[in-house]
Amino acid sequence: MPMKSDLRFSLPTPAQCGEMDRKASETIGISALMDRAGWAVAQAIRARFAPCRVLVLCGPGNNGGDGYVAARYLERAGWSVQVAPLAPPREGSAAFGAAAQYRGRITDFAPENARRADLVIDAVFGAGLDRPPAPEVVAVLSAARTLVAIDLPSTVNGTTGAALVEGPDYRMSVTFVRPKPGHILYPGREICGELICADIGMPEVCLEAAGPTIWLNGPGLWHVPAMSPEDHKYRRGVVSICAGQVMPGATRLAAAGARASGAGLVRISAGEGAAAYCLGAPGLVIDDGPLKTLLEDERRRVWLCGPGLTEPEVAASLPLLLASERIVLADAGALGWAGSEPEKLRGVSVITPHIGEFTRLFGAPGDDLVAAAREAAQRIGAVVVLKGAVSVIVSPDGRVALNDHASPALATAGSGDTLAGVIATMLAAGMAPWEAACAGVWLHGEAGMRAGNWPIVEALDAHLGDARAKAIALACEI
Ligand SMILES: NC(=O)C1=CN([C@@H]2O[C@H](COP(=O)(O)OP(=O)(O)OC[C@H]3O[C@@H](n4cnc5c(N)ncnc54)[C@H](O)[C@@H]3O)[C@@H](O)[C@H]2O)[C@H](O)CC1
Ligand SMILES: [K+]
Repeated sequence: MPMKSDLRFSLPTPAQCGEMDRKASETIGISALMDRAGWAVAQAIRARFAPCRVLVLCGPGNNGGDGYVAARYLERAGWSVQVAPLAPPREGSAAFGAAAQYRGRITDFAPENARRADLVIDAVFGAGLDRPPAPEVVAVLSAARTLVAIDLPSTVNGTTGAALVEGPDYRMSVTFVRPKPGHILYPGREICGELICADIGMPEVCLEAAGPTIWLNGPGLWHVPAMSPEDHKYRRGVVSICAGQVMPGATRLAAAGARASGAGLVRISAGEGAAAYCLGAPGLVIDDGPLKTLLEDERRRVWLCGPGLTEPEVAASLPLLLASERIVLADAGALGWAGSEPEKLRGVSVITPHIGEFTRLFGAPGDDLVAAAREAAQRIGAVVVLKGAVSVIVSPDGRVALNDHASPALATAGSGDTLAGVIATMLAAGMAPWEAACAGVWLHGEAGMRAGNWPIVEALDAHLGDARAKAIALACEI
């Protein structure tokens, strides 16, 4: 499990935020937090907009309470402010207190008022959103010229990032303590606009009590081994790759990715197809012997099976690897071989499907990628890396990392083969499967960001070493 120090990477769900708030009400008190939250919203707005006519749309819960506070601070700063309540806060609640402290202008919750304002603040629903907002609410939000959300847009599910209804895009969202998964996952990420996360002094024990299980991927959440004077190739780790005869390119890309990210030795198990690989990179070792014999070498613990393999080639290799209890990363052809029977993959350590491969294996994931990937990981007892613009990396024990450290530059053929090679190197370096997968995805993303405009997939390799060095340096700083 990530440790207490990893709370800085946590992405608490709205339900966990409820738990956090309950814990906070026993210590610091919700009113104090609400005051800081509303103040942070007012500050973020003052830093980005010139004084203008603001309308604050306030719902009945604490999100609305934050809105009343923001209205009060903006008015105090000399801005022209009106509040439009959707419904009054419950008597005695912190939001009720915040509403009472706001003594400025009140107007109707109506589209024409939103249209007249220069800036509309959405404090209708936040973490408490539990069903699609009514069409009247969406009509008022949609009438705004410029929208800022407090915590979350009132149309976005904070757990999944799904849009509960079709609604407007926001210029900015100001959240508190930590971002929520819905701020990171699409389409929520896009709807939110610029994301600001304000520190409102939430005691760490409250965040800990919330028990987050979703993390933002980054160095510090995991540690990649650094170079050491005692290194030798077996200590750095051996990556073995099952190669096919039909599509050698995929295998070669995976091998290059594994080498460029720091594997001590990469060997290609090519059988009768060895000739196709022998004239490739000179640093590669090509084996033409039978897999069964190669598996007698105990130093060859980590195997990559799938890139460039046909289904018969997978059938001839994967069951043998599993029977010999190797650490196996299954990708591409290996996922196709399993078809719609993912149990055939039981025993592998990591699978790396894109959404199409995931759907063939487990069925369509629907709106909740995290829940679908969690179920899949539990079903086969392996780490699932669901690849996408935001990749979801799930351990069978329920830990989830969301990776937004990536670039559209990675959306090119062969990029997945490179990624598989990088993750295999992390496994060969001795990292546990979830950590290895998280690290591999981050390094691959970093290489994509460094590779400039429209890189070909081979260009990623030149940046993987620097990406690894950066991950090591960042993890030390944290
Ligand atoms: N976590 C923090 O650091 C702090 C967060 N704060 C803010 O508190 C809100 C969450 O407040 P909560 O009262 O739990 O929920 P909401 O205000 O989002 O709404 C609850 C209210 O609305 C009803 N409801 C939900 N969905 C709908 C709908 N579609 N239609 C009608 N009614 C709906 C629901 O039943 C409740 O009655 C968080 O977002 C932050 O902004 C605090 O300020 C303290 C610190
Ligand atoms: K909101």
